[in-house]
Amino acid sequence: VGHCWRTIFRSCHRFSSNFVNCNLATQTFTVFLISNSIIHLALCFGVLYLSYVERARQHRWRCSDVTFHCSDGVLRQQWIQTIREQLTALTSRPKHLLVYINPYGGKQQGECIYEQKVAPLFACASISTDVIVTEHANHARDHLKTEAELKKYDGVVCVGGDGMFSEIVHGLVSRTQRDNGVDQNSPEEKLVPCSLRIGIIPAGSTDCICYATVGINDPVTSALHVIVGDSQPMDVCSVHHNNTFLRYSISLLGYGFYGDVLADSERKRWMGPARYDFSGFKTFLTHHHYEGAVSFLPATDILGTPRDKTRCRAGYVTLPNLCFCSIPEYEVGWGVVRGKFLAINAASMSCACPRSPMGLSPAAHLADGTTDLILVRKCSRFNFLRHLLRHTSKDDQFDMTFVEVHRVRRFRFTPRHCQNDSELDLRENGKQLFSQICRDHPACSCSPAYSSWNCDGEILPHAAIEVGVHCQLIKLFARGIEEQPLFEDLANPQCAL
Ligand SMILES: Nc1ncnc2c1ncn2[C@@H]1O[C@H](COP(=O)(O)OP(=O)(O)OP(=O)(O)O)[C@@H](O)[C@H]1O
Ligand SMILES: CCCCCCCCCCCCC/C=C/[C@@H](O)[C@H](CO)NC(=O)CCCCC
Ligand SMILES: [Ca+2]
Repeated sequence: VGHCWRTIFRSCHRFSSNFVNCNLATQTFTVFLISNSIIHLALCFGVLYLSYVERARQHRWRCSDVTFHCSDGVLRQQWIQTIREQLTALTSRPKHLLVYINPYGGKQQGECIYEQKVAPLFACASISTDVIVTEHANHARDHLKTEAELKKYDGVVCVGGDGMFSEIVHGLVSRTQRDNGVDQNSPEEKLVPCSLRIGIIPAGSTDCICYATVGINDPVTSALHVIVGDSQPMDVCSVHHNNTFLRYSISLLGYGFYGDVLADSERKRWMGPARYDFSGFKTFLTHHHYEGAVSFLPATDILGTPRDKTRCRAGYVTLPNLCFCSIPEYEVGWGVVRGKFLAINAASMSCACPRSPMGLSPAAHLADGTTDLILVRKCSRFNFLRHLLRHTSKDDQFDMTFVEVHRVRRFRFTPRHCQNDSELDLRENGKQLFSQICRDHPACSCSPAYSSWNCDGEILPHAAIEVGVHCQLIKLFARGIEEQPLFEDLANPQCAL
């Protein structure tokens, strides 16, 4: 038992090894240890075939096979029976999944990725699926909200990017609230957590939710996390304007820089994932700032700050009842910051992705009921570039005089030219007016009055918003980023799943 499952698999290719000679209790215990990594078991002409999960480099998981031979029929039956019993006891594993594929996400490879890499693994693990290839935007959201027979399933899987995941979250959260009589339009309402877990097979442009919960955007790895039945709770922010629900956010709410990048990049979807690099560079050159007031309720009763050197890793747990999930009746303790901002970002999780491997807020937690509010005040282009480049390195992006960061439970933003009901008209007129002025004075450095909010890659229609964090509202088929073992250590006992 002092070996890990991988070593046992390797050393037990014949049942006559020392391991098989030890008593049945020890065998059972060892099979218990290794069973979580087994995804398939087959017996053919006395030969036992096992498929199991193996760790590889950079948080990747892979499926491997091993064959056992045993001439002793009684011993063979004991093995098979024990493994089957252990697999049956793993009740967290899904048996029936609802799968949505976005054929147009990222490089438009969603269907191909699912058919070639994921479906064979689900079949191998005896998971049955109902697959829907979406026909239009919000198809998955609306199907989940109104039609899907959710009782039939143990989870929902989406094949796509952050936008597709966001559709699934909106569908599931809205359905759960409706089924429980909760009004989403009230910012004070405590939302009911969703019972179905969500799996993400990455096939998008940023894949930040997948990257920050698994450590890599790799379809096979994500499929294996679904198969072994992992569970990772996650916070969800609700966004309201004038007591009207707008959207949920799981990763980034960004006004100013990230809002402008998104608004520009949406017109260039034909460029695929490269649209973000193009629009990012263009937006950096325009260097617009936006005036307004940010008020926020700091999270005072927590361990940790956004400037910590520690990272959110697998196994980090916050009890949901320690989080204040609904708005307090009185607003003692709110802070306010007024000024001109290049960017206002709220990162409810690290937002790590291939473009920014540490993320916008490297120390943010997935499920602690808080969001990291990052305020980047107006500064020179050179300083802003220094700040942005730190998103791509290990240097502290908050260690700059024009950047401040607060870990908060709620916040509000009010643009300087306060909005009213005709805000949208004003914004449109304002944009036209400013673009006219800027065309007339190409050298002028004026900024438009409003930016847009980038809400997980979707543009919000209002600039004035109110945001609250709902602790652990959803669960993913993931386990958080695991500490990276050295490759040569992968066969050690702590590497057992
Ligand atoms: N069949 C479809 N046709 C057109 N749009 C769709 C379809 N299905 C889903 N969508 C929409 O496509 C948008 C983008 O999808 P997705 O998130 O999968 O890819 P992405 O934007 O390239 O990646 P990322 O969000 O990671 O940057 C989503 O907002 C989703 O609502
Ligand atoms: C001038 C050089 C600047 C270099 C700076 C690079 C910094 C990259 C940080 C990327 C952070 C992504 C946060 C995730 C946001 C997602 O919810 C969203 C939907 O997928 N993606 C974007 O909005 C896409 C946002 C892409 C922005 C580039
Ligand atoms: Ca969080």
